[in-house]
Amino acid sequence: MGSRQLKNRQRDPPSLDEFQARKSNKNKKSKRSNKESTEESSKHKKQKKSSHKDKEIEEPVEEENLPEVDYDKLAKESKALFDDDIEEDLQDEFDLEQEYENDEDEDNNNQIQWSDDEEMSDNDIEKLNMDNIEKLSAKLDKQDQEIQEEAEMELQEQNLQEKITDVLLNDDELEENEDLTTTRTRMLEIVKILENFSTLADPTKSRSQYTERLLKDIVKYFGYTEFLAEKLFQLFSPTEAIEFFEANEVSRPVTIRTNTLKTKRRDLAQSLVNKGVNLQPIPGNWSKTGLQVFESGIPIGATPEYLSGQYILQAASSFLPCIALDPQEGERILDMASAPGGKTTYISAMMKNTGVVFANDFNAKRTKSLIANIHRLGCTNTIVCNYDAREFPKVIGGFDRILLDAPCTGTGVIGKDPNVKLNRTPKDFMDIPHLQKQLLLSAIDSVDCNSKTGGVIVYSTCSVAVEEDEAVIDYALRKRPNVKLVDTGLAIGKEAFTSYRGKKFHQSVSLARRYYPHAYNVDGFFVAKFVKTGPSKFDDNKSSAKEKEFQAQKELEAESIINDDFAEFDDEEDEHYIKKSKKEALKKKGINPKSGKKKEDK
Ligand SMILES: C[S@@+](CC[C@H](N)C(=O)[O-])C[C@H]1O[C@@H](n2cnc3c(N)ncnc32)[C@H](O)[C@@H]1O
Repeated sequence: MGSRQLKNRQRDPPSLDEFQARKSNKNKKSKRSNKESTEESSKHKKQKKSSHKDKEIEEPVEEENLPEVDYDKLAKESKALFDDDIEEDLQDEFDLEQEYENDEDEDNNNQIQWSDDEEMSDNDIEKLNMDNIEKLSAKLDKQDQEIQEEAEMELQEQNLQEKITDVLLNDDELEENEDLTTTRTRMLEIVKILENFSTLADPTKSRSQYTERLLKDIVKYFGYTEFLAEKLFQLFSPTEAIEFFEANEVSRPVTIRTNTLKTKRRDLAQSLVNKGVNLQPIPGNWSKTGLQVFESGIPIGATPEYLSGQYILQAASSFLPCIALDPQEGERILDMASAPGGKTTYISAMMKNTGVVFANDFNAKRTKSLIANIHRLGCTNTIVCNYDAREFPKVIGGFDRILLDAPCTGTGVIGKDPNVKLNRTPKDFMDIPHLQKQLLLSAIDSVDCNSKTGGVIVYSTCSVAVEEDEAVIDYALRKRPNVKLVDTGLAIGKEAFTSYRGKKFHQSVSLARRYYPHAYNVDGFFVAKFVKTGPSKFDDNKSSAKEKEFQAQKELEAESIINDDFAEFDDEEDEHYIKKSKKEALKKKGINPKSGKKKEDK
């Protein structure tokens, strides 16, 4: 209860009584009965005035020596003391006094309502003087505020509870054409709940119910297929997943790589700055050649420096596999899937145009831009070839180092190519890893394990899907025990997964590195580095790409897609599936799983 109510309760302050008593005496003394009505009117007005106004009139008057009073004049003067507003205020106050008179009993009964900790009788109230009114008023205001705050908190809790149940609306319960802000608010609300499930979740709802609603909202808000939204969501905590999806809505910064075959980074930066380009070294100090461009008044792909090959437009993430490959001068290197040549030209520059780089790509059209870049950047140690890379090592083997920057689904570069959100199908995530595995085995088989300087294979993708990353390198470790994973030597990056959704990978898979747009402001990327420790019978593999594909299909049938494609299953439940799929594979081949013999043998 506020001070306004308290003032209303304060009836007949002593000063007013006194004033009225004096005024009444004066009336008798004045014998001016014809002025009675004016007197009454004046009295009425004075009564309406608040106590401090009463005092104003009253103070100079000494009862003993009261002068004759002209009540008409007094009435006029006292009226003049109050402007219209004050009159109105007084009227309000008067009305409230009336209200108070009427409510007196009720209010007395309800006293406890406005003073919880301290009951106050009417007498107590009467004793209140002008000084303690303020104090009490402040105290009551404070209580009032506390009550309001409490009520507000209750309301908030209630709202939160409502929100918590609200967030689990079914599609048909959602408002038609719900705006994206509402969807986003709900997404963030669910993320909060999922991150703090035991305290925030509706106890009658399961985690999967919340996740299901969140995924539907992600699909709607960010525009992914349900399939891809779920696949990407599973990689992260709910909070990080939203950060990842958000980061994919934004382009990565424009970056260029200095071609050290032609210039130095500092010189290039100076000449571009002179042309009005705003730039700085790529943040993080992990690249000695990269520059990040903030703004440019000129087209950055058409400057004299660009045309003369002093730099190439290249995503920062694309530097990483070359740094991990660490090519040495004089080596023989294969870039298995190289078009349009961003990495080939970097490798060439790192080798200072010595040795030889075989720049291969299966797509003949793409080799045109590869050749153009090689020419523009002045790479003279490069040979372009156009094979299905699975043809290696039949075509040529014994390389010191091989880079396999594999064809992939592109889930790391959605910021650049939003089509990925809708175009990628579950089949892509089976077919592409299948190709990646074969390419990686070919790369391993084409490296010279006795290379004095190398014996290195770097595998990279611009995808964050585990099927294309950890599952592929784990497969290679199982198929080629003559390689091992080593540290990439990269200053940034997150450890790759050693287990994922119940599947276990080799412990050394953790040496590979993952990159995310939300974590490093670079494209989503994956880099793994192998060293070949010994020869294998496959090094002399003279099989063509087709023969290898045929062989791979046969192996898939025999081992079953599940077991072979996605790491090893290692618990009892999985064992059951392994046995079952092996039996099916044997049956397909006409072998009785129980006898281990072919049917026609019987
Ligand atoms: C990720 S891109 C390579 C980008 C390149 N490394 C660069 O930095 O500019 C993958 C390349 O693999 C090529 N490719 C796809 N299948 C291939 C195969 N079987 N053998 C060789 N190259 C293949 C594609 O044509 C594509 O140019």
